[in-house]
Amino acid sequence: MEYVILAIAIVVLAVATGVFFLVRGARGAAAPPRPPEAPKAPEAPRGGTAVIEEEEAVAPPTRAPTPEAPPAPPAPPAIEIPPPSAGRLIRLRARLSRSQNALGKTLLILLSRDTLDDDAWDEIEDTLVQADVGVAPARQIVDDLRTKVKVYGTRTPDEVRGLLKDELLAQIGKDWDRSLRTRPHGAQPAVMLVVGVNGTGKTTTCGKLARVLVGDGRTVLLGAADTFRAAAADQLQTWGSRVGAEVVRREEGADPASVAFEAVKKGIEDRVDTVIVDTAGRLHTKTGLMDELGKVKRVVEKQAEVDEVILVLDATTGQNGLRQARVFAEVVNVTGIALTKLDGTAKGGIVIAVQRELGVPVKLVGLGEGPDDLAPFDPEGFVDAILGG
Ligand SMILES: Nc1nc2c(ncn2[C@@H]2O[C@H](COP(=O)(O)OP(=O)(O)OP(=O)(O)O)[C@@H](O)[C@H]2O)c(=O)[nH]1
Repeated sequence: MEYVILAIAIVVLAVATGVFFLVRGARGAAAPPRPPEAPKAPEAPRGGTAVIEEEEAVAPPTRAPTPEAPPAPPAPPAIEIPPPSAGRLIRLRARLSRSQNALGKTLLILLSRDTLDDDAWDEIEDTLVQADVGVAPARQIVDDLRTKVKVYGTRTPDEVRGLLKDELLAQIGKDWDRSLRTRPHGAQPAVMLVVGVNGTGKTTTCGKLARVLVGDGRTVLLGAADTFRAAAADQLQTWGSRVGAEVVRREEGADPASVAFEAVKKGIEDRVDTVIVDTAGRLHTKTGLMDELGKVKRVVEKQAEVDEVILVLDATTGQNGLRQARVFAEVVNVTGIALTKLDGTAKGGIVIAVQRELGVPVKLVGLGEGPDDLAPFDPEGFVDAILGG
């Protein structure tokens, strides 16, 4: 009996011991020893998003703070490829028609009258003079038309249009060489000086001209020799950077001749096709202008021939513009005229007057403020736009 009691006691003790260890083991698996306390996460910056804060809280203690990525460099401006110059006047014809239509219509109506008496011819002459054709050319046109009308006798609308077209073309001149010399010769670039009074659209024309040439496949360098106005150089820089043409410029007030010299020198070194030099056009005194432009030209000619001197004239300024043109022509040997703002005037007759005045052809016409609103001048397209045909 004693053995039985002892055996039961041993079994009870064994069971109790087993239960004790079992319970302890289960507790240990549920709660492992605590790891050493992690250092406090750095405070999130003010305004940081919740996502950033959460990420920082779970970050391993040894992780170094991520350095801020440097800002990406600004993307270089895309280089534009302007359209070629061929056919531009035709494309911009609507602008010309809009501004010059009144002239063409009035002349056609007057010439189509049943009877063309002296009063009618006077009216035709007045219309031409008002369109800035100039007094002498207007008289010449009327005299020629009078003779032809007498010879023809009858006048159908087509005949009238044909007569007027022939006469205007004869006055504008179909045989002038209106091409621009922009091709390099030998190891030298073609050099163009752009001259004219400030405000006529000179700097804009340099920029547009660079686009015309780039559109025609040439490489161009611009010289900002209008150092009188810092904004002119900035303007030129903007035009140049759009088509990938480098600009040589100096500080405001620098010697224009030295800027022109540097521009041509760089043009030779870089082997560009054409260097376009924008010049200052202050007309305070003729001597001052002569000194400045004369010096620019002389200095450029130490390195390269000047192929073109383009005079920029604002078509809306009429007789005043012609007076300015005369002064420039006396100072430099102008080889071509760029007539700007023809889109803003009904006085297209200035083409005839200015060519007659200077004995130099209009080579370019400005027909708007858009970057590609400069066109090589084409007499036939111009007259067709005037007459609406
Ligand atoms: N409507 C029209 N505006 C033009 C034309 N050509 C130039 N302009 C405008 O005429 C204004 C004067 O042009 P600029 O090129 O700054 O004149 P600028 O002669 O160079 O004057 P400076 O820079 O002071 O020498 C600008 O607002 C041009 O956009 C054109 O053919 N048609």
